[in-house]
Amino acid sequence: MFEVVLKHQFPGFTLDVAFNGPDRGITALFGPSGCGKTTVINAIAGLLRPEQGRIALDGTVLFDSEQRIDLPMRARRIGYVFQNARLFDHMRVRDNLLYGLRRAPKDDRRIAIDQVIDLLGLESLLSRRPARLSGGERQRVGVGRALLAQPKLLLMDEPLAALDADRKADILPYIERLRDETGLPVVYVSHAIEEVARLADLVVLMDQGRPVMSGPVEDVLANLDSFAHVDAFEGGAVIKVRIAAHDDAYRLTRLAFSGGELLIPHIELPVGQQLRVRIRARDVMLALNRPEAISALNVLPARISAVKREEGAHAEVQVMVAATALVIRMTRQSVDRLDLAPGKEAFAVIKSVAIDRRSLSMGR
Ligand SMILES: Nc1ncnc2c1ncn2[C@@H]1O[C@H](COP(=O)(O)OP(=O)(O)OP(=O)(O)O)[C@@H](O)[C@H]1O
Repeated sequence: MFEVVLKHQFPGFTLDVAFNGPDRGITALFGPSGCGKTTVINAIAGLLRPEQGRIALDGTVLFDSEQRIDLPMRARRIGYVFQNARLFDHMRVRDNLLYGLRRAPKDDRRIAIDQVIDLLGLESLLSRRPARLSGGERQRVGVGRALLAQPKLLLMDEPLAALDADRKADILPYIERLRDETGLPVVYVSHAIEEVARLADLVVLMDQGRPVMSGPVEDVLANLDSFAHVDAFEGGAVIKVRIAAHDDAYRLTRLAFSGGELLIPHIELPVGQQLRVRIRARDVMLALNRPEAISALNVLPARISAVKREEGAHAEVQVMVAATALVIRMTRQSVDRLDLAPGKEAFAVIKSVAIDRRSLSMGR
């Protein structure tokens, strides 16, 4: 487990955060630009000395302002992956990786170089120089080098921000594998909700230097109050599902979740596979009566659990489909016209084609 309590002031900006993270899995520090995410991980890494606070990892105190403990960066055993991988351009990929390994203590090497090469798909890149790598490949090498230094915690600061959409899509599955296979705790900084929805186990949502909400990713993203702090157009629920069946005639896949089933266009994965699915709030409709002649394949009985009107045109409605929360973005006019309020029964309608490969991620 790790523990972070920080207070720090820059001119015009006050940081005041406290959160804990688990032994394994990804904790996302999520929030708009300038909310203080990078300052938090710089303090964890030892790049910034906070005015007050305490940082502990795995029972070791890295920083404690009262006890005057401030371990130097190297002694903290923390890996840091920056937005742009800072590789040594004169060294081939293999030597960049070995540089990471040489920094690791000899008596504590849990991740072997072959494992890292396999995990990040680096085999074909080993003899290349960084100048001949794509942005996504550079990032994978940077992650590999950080892992080989055998960190007890990995910090990733917007590692995909410099990549275009296709390169992002290429690299996300590697980060999912890292999360599921290394058992390493990761603090992942991002302002992009799609990355957080795919990768995070826990989310600390920050705004103006303070955490405004934290908890499991499903809870935070389905909480209507989170919409005020993120790109509401991309906001929505994340639900955990299992592949129940494939329909070969219509090339569809049936996903089971606690509370129902979801039909989506066919995905090439075996029955039983666990996935998480992001269902954007703008892709869901609400009907008060069960719609019969409608093209959408997913009509889920739901009960309204919360309604939040915004000041402008929009409103968000949270519904429960059995135990699973979904979020629906609609106009404020529709909320009034349908007289939507907590407790009311309704049907959530989701087009199958609104869910594509980018809405799905592997694992927990
Ligand atoms: N060394 C510094 N001196 C003065 N102000 C700073 C310093 N570092 C950061 N700040 C200020 O602190 C605030 C938080 O910055 P920080 O980089 O932590 O935010 P962020 O959430 O990571 O943003 P982004 O996503 O844009 O990187 C900003 O207002 C920034 O201008």
